[in-house]
Amino acid sequence: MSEPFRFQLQAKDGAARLGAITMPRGTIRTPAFMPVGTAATVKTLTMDQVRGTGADIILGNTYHLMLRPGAERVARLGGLHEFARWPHPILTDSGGFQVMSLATLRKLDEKGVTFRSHIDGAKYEMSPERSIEIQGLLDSDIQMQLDECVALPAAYAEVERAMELSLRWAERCRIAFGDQPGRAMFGIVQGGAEPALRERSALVLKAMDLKGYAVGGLAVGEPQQVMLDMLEVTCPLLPAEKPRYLMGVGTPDDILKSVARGIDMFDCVMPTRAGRHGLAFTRRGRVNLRNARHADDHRPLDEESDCPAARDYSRAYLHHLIRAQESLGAMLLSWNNIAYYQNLMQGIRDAIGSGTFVSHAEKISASWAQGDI
Ligand SMILES: Nc1nc2c(CCNCC3CCCCC3)c3[nH]c(NCCc4ccccc4)nc3cc2c(=O)[nH]1
Repeated sequence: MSEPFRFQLQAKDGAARLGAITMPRGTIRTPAFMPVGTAATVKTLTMDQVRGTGADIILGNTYHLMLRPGAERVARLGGLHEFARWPHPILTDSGGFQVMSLATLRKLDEKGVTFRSHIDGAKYEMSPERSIEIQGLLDSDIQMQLDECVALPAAYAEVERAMELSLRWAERCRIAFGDQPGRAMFGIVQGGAEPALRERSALVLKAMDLKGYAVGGLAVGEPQQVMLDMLEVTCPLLPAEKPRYLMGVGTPDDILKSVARGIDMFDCVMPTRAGRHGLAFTRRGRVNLRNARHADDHRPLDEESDCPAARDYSRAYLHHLIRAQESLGAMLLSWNNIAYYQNLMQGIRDAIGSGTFVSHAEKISASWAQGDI
């Protein structure tokens, strides 16, 4: 087999990049949006629906799966791809970010994070080594280092401490991961909104010669412009021939502006979470289907969409389902939203390939601002 993990840069348009990551389980076209699977499911959708929207890769959820059903059990059942019936690439986060946002009684020190499960209060310890072990048990194709992400705004000293700890953990994860052909481990650049700390984090991680690099520590409460400024500092310092993954981002507008600054991969709970709450993303902006103004609107969300959820159901019906709290409503809107995000990415990839990304981004943004949708 040719190199088991290969990132090919196919075109550039300014700092925007068109590429493809080839792995044994399939090829990931970049820029890519990775739907978030929580407990081995992209909530309310079947994997056939997810695949049908054009997704090449999904996120697995280390934190949730290690608590329930347990990483060793998933391994005994053949790994996450077999368990969830998703035979294509899966990326797993290390779990640290979720521990800090979901677990109770959590403690973080040089060794790692210790916490109590938000499900049954059981005590867990997650070291960098254990996080890599868990991701391996899940049979994850792209594994993330354990890191510490600091909410912003934060004091320089606090951001520096977390960034240096994350670098030490990156080295421990690199050693624990070892050499696993066909799999990859990505480092995560930290450094908050401090250019000097971003620079140090990026350069030390670059020297580790990892397969790919995430930009972490963003989309944690800072204004969009601060996030974009940190991308302009960080991306040029990362190896051009390796993929760049902006963690937890974001809205369609965040994605356009981050692709323009050199990001290749995204993940966000937004499309599925918003869908479950009745919010639909469309080419003409967002539609809140909880709103009574849709009660008699027989139009579909987007008659030109290739997604049945967008094309075949009236807004009146979707409004009814959401108001009646029918699970079909959550499913149809999650489906619409994931399809919208995948169509957004396909349009971005086509535009970079034809050197028209800037005008494409302007056209897309302008259509969101259209009048009554
Ligand atoms: N290691 C690590 N993960 C981060 C994540 C989690 C990415 N998604 C994981 C995924 C795994 C499967 C389950 C779901 C999560 C972030 N998410 C955000 N913002 C989200 C901002 C946001 C956006 C919309 C709604 C809520 C929150 N910033 C992030 C920074 C980091 C980071 O530095 N290190």
